[in-house]
Amino acid sequence: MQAEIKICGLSTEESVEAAIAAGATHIGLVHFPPSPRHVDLATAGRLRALARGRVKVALLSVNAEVEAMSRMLEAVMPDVVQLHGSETPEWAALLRDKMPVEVWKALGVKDAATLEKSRRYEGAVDRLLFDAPAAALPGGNGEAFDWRLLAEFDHTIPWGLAGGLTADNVGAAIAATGAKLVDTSSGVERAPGVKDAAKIAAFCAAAHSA
Ligand SMILES: O=C(O)c1ccccc1NCC(=O)[C@H](O)[C@H](O)COP(=O)(O)O
Repeated sequence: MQAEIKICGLSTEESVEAAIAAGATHIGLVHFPPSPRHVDLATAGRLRALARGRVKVALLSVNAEVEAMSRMLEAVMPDVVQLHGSETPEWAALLRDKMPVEVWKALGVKDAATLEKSRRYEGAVDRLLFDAPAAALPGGNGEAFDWRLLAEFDHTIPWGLAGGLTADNVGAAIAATGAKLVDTSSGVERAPGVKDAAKIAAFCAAAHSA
């Protein structure tokens, strides 16, 4: 079965259309002002409307408080909220309980202990997204981590793989880890925050043929 594909950090209509045309299953909209991929809520709402019924939309946030989160969800009504900060299992579970969205938690994988600690999110989230550890940004840094850690781990929560994935390495990443969802951002850009339709197409083709 083909892996699901999330193209993250989209900010224009053209890039949304490119991801859909290439066969992505999910797109990600980053609402985090320090990021070069940040979209304001009006733009996120517009892109979400364009994608509705065609591809699932994840809204990314970093340590949003209750009021900010409510505003974001009301404005965008995403399918998924992706928590990309230090959000606790309790906060994730509350969101999942109260809001009509899937809740995903991104975790920066340093070592096997990170994966053991991820079990705290059992029952609290719909999916974990294993990514490289935070660097200049909490995510979207174009760095990979040691995929062997995922292959050796006994997963009990649905999960996806992110971090430094490109058309050139996504096949190997799927083969090494068995990932059922792969996520990329920098790997399909020509400059930070500027997506490249040809790279999106190449990434999706490589993931599909893995
Ligand atoms: O992409 C960002 O700028 C970003 C900012 C703040 C929080 C999360 C962010 N991105 C998260 C993603 O889901 C990325 O797709 C993921 O980290 C992989 O990024 P990359 O290594 O660049 O492919």
